[in-house]
Amino acid sequence: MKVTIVGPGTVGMVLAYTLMLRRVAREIVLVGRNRTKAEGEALDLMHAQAFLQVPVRVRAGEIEDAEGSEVVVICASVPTPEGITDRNVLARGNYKLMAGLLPGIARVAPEAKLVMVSNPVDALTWQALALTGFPPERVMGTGTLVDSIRFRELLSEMLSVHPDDLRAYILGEHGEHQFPAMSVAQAGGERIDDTPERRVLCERAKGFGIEVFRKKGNTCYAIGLAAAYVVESILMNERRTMPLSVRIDGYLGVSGVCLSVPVVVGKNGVERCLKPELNEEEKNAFLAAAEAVKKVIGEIG
Ligand SMILES: NC(=O)c1ccc[n+]([C@@H]2O[C@H](COP(=O)([O-])OP(=O)(O)OC[C@H]3O[C@@H](n4cnc5c(N)ncnc54)[C@H](O)[C@@H]3O)[C@@H](O)[C@H]2O)c1
Repeated sequence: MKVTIVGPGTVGMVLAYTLMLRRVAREIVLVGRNRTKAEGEALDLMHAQAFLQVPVRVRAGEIEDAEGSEVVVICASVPTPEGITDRNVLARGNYKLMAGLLPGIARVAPEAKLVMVSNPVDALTWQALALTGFPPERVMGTGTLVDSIRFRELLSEMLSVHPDDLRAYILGEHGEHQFPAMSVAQAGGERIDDTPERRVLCERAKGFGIEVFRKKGNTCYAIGLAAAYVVESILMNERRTMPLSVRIDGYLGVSGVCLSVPVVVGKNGVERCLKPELNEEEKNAFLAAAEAVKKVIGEIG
């Protein structure tokens, strides 16, 4: 099972390390802009092999070395400006980057599942569909998975229930236009009511990405594990349900954009898009997210 990580920066390397420790991939290729640094990262991980029960081959490579990958994860990015408050400032630079990378990946790994992490992830996932020509089930962005995990972590403390047992999704845009689908949130079959206190948690969860970035200069652990969770569900055909950014084809009347909805992830990529019955307020929030992401797509495309 081969995975290529394009952009072995902070997020890409947490992902590589996680895949290695979780014995998910047998081969990991790191494709970076700086070949020497990618070689250093690969060597460092190879030196840890004696501690693993199942060795993993890690090496640096070029786009051509993505050949035969079951999954390609895109973490490459232009540098994030200090004091960033809006991920969309990366849109133009990262679109240019993707236009240089993705057609080559599609050529050498035409059967791969593509997982987009780079921001703004919804607009770039949409562009990735066009740049690769891959079918929509093989192109997905991590979207609001990380926001949902952050929300569940806060909710878990409030409800004293393990976060993995909370069926609570943040949907829409990975950014300002995300919203909690509280009308369908539940734990153990019991509804999690929408209360002002829980709304405060949603707002905190929404701001966490920027807050962590402001405090330490990057975010890497939660998103690295989130990306590994997606890759693992594909490689192991786990068919886990998670909110990911995918092409929306008519859900709530929306098309022509990628946004996060709950999807089932397995060996073919997105096996199924689920269609939760949202209330009016949530529907409107989804429509607003669609408009916001379409605007970004229009500006860069
Ligand atoms: N979707 C999410 O939830 C989420 C969360 C955190 C970060 N991100 C995004 O992930 C991206 C990476 O974040 P990071 O903190 O790892 O940044 P980083 O700057 O540490 O890493 C980016 C890497 O991309 C590499 N790169 C640049 N051009 C390249 C090219 N042409 N080919 C190959 N590699 C290239 C850089 O050399 C660098 O190693 C950013 O866009 C960030 O905003 C997304």
